Amino acid sequence: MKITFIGGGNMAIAMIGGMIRQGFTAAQIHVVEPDALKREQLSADFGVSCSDPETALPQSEAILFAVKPQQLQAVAKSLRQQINGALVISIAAGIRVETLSQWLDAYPRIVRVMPNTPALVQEGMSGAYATSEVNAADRELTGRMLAAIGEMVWVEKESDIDGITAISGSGPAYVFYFMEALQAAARAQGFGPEIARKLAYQTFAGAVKLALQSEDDAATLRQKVTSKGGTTERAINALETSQVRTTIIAAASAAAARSRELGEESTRSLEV
Ligand SMILES: NC(=O)C1=CN([C@@H]2O[C@H](COP(=O)(O)OP(=O)(O)OC[C@H]3O[C@@H](n4cnc5c(N)ncnc54)[C@H](O)[C@@H]3O)[C@@H](O)[C@H]2O)C=CC1
Ligand SMILES: O=C(O)[C@@H]1CCC=N1
Repeated sequence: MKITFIGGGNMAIAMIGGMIRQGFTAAQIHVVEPDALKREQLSADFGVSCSDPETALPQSEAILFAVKPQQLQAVAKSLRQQINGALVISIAAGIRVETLSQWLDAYPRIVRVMPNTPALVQEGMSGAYATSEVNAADRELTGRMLAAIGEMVWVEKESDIDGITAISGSGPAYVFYFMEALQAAARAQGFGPEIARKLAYQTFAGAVKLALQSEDDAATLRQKVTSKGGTTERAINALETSQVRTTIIAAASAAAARSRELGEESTRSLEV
């Protein structure tokens, strides 16, 4: 079995790294990437074969598009003669199956996936959508690949992928943002960078591990930290006063809206 990645950037690296750690062999993965330095790095890190976009694609069971949404139309059109019956998987934010299908001359076997970068350490969260034209074997291949890099869910409605993009696709960035803020808070308390990092990172790791292993939901776990009249209560009150919870919900909503907008922008090219 061979999977060819079109684009060897951040998300492809995370997926390939996770797949290799989970038992996919380097011989099963090929990457098409125009940047020679990235090609060298991918071969050195994971042993996978790489080629530039001018070279013909190897025969593959699956072709996974991992280029920017704005690049996908040109890249897909340039490769449409070389799909050769492979399952096409796209991870491009916003781009709808129907749009990509048209760029590939009405190609039917397409799965739209939204992964995230913790795939690199096999802790990814992916959502996948397939039309009824995608058969059980293609779903099985997609599921096997995504299960190798973390958890995955299938969604029935393609529009749910915009929501998944807003929560788990972009979500690691929200978490890193909070980690940056907690480190900055530690620095503000007078700790040096190393201790500030350790305090923030281990607090996240510990809280997440506890939440995953606990019967309690997150709100209950939070209440267990929060003593009446104590320190946490003061901090949570400050977060609520600043509407941090509402802001996080609004931020995710903005991300989902951007995903839908990327979809709309790409369909305009079909109208001309
Ligand atoms: N970074 C993330 O956390 C996530 C990204 N995505 C999606 O993954 C896709 C890639 O995103 P990133 O990896 O972050 O971007 P990136 O910019 O790191 O990677 C894109 C790669 O495509 C390459 N490329 C450009 N033209 C090409 C061509 N003609 N043929 C082959 N490769 C070409 C670029 O050199 C670059 O290495 C996007 O569509 C994005 O929406 C989806 C989920 C999460
Ligand atoms: O920011 C983006 O558009 C991509 C999609 C989800 C994460 N990164």
